[in-house]
Amino acid sequence: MIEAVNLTKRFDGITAVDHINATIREGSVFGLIGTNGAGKSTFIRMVAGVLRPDEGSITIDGMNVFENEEAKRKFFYISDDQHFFANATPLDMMRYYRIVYPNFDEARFHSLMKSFGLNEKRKINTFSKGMKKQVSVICGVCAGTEYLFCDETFDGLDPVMRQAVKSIFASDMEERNLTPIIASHNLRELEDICDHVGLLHKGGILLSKDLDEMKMNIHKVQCVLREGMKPADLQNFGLEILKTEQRGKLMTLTVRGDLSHVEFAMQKADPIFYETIPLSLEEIFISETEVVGYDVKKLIF
Ligand SMILES: Nc1ncnc2c1ncn2[C@@H]1O[C@H](COP(=O)(O)OP(=O)(O)OP(=O)(O)O)[C@@H](O)[C@H]1O
Repeated sequence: MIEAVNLTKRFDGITAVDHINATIREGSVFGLIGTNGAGKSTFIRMVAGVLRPDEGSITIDGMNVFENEEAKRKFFYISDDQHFFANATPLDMMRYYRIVYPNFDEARFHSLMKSFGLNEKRKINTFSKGMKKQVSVICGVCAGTEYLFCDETFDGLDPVMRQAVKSIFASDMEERNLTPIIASHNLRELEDICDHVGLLHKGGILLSKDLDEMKMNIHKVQCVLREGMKPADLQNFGLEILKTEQRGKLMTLTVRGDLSHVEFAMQKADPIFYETIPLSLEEIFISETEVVGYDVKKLIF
């Protein structure tokens, strides 16, 4: 488990990360989203022990990370601006990581390099941006660590590669309980892979929730109400309405509550027509953050 308590980092008067409290459980995918400059990289760099927090603490499985080799062997960090040794080939990097990470899976490294069509003997500085990302991801998953920190890792990967990387993560999660932590400014990118999402804004966590919990507790209802009935009347049947949109007679309501509760209330209201539709992660975030007074569209899209 990774635990941040009051984690804070300042740079020359800028509070990049502001008293963050977060818990990241093993075996799930934690997505960290937020606009440019929200503090995602600074947070991950503290989790990875690259930066020392100014206040608060960050622990991995109970161990402080900064200058702690034992804690650092528990994760692989793919930074936004990836570092490779000068003139190194993927094979050189693999030989280095094999020493650092005792569980490094060399056979898998060769096999993945081949299936990604990458030449392991070519200098990495001659690779494209996306190819460099692929090398980092391959080294990251082969390192055999419990945690994998990815800072904008999907950026620069083409759609086929993104899918390939997502499925590798999924199989590693199933087979060896890998915990990926993925920072991105793109909510859509994380939708199909994350179990838990933390929304970072101006250095603080605005919202941190399990996706399943979010999805089960919020729904969209499209309906045509009977003559004379208004959406507000539905509240008398126990419906908690977060948002109402109307096009002609068709209403689209965003409502809170579990599905059976919503269905029960709608049946009691007896509209001419209704159907419940699941919300996308984007729509859920818009609704959840509007409730706490933010216009999330300005924050992440
Ligand atoms: N080394 C540094 N020195 C000074 N300021 C810094 C440093 N690193 C980050 N910052 C500042 O901290 C804030 C958060 O930056 P950070 O890189 O963590 O954001 P981010 O959410 O990862 O953004 P992006 O999506 O653009 O990568 C920004 O205001 C940035 O200018």
